[in-house]
Amino acid sequence: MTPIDGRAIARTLSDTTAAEVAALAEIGVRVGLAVVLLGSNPASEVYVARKVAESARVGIVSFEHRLPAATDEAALLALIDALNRDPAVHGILVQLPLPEHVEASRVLDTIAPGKDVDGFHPVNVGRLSTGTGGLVPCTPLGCMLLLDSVIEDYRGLAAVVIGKSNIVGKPVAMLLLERECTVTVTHIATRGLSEIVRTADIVVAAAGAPRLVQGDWIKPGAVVIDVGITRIRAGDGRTRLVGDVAFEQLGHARAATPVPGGVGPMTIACLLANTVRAATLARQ
Ligand SMILES: Nc1nc2c(c(=O)[nH]1)N[C@@H](CN(C=O)c1ccc(C(=O)N[C@@H](CCC(=O)O)C(=O)O)cc1)CN2
Repeated sequence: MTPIDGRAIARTLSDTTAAEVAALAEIGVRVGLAVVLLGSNPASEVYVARKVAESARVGIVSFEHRLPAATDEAALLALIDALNRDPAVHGILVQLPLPEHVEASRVLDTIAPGKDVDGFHPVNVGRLSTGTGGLVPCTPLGCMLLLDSVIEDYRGLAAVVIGKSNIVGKPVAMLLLERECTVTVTHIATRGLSEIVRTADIVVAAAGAPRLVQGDWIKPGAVVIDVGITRIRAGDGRTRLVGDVAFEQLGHARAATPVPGGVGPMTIACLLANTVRAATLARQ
């Protein structure tokens, strides 16, 4: 089995993004990304800090908006409205999850579709499902770039997606369908899940269920993408990250992503690539 190195592929993508940012700067466009964080969820703090640091590394200007957890929805919507109208901002990202008193769908629906670098706005969701362009959510886009590193011809391959979230499961299913895979979307309540997964040439596990997928669920020669990232407490009292797949049992697979170091790093690299794409589309 070949491990798919998400860190290396993300680095290559970010290098390409940096070159595109530099080319836009040559013609007077300074690519800008607004990053909005409500509250102090420790994981969100880490991801936002990495998004800001990676933006700087590729030359994207970031505008950080850190708001108290108690910020009311109206104030957040007013900020997004201002960012929608700000010509220096090409992409807007609202870090999820949001505190419970804020209706996430209302917030995401307020972001201008052309600046929606997370690809969560209904217009971009609709464009993805009709194959008519738009900005594609970062983690699903990252999954496809990882698959592209090992698969040339997708036509007719059986793909099984585990997980039906709006952020990963549904969009990745659309992207696989676009490549003419035969796609089955399953989830934690699917009956006979292991038998269905055993039919797959491509498995995308995005259920958020640590080590759900065992080695004997995987057909020999299949490619496995593990989107799950759960922090668990190990026997020694320390914490570690585990995926949805028992990676060490995948000797008979063709290729698979580890956790950490697989899909995760692609999410931020794709965010930066989407921001450049938004800046480019805004000029057309
Ligand atoms: N607005 C958004 N919110 C959230 C998204 C998103 O795409 N848009 N995704 C996740 C969190 N996320 C980015 O925001 C993210 C998750 C994981 C990683 C990553 O690189 N993981 C590493 C391990 C990192 C660690 O050590 O903790 C890996 O898998 O190797 C990057 C970004 C939810 N919110």
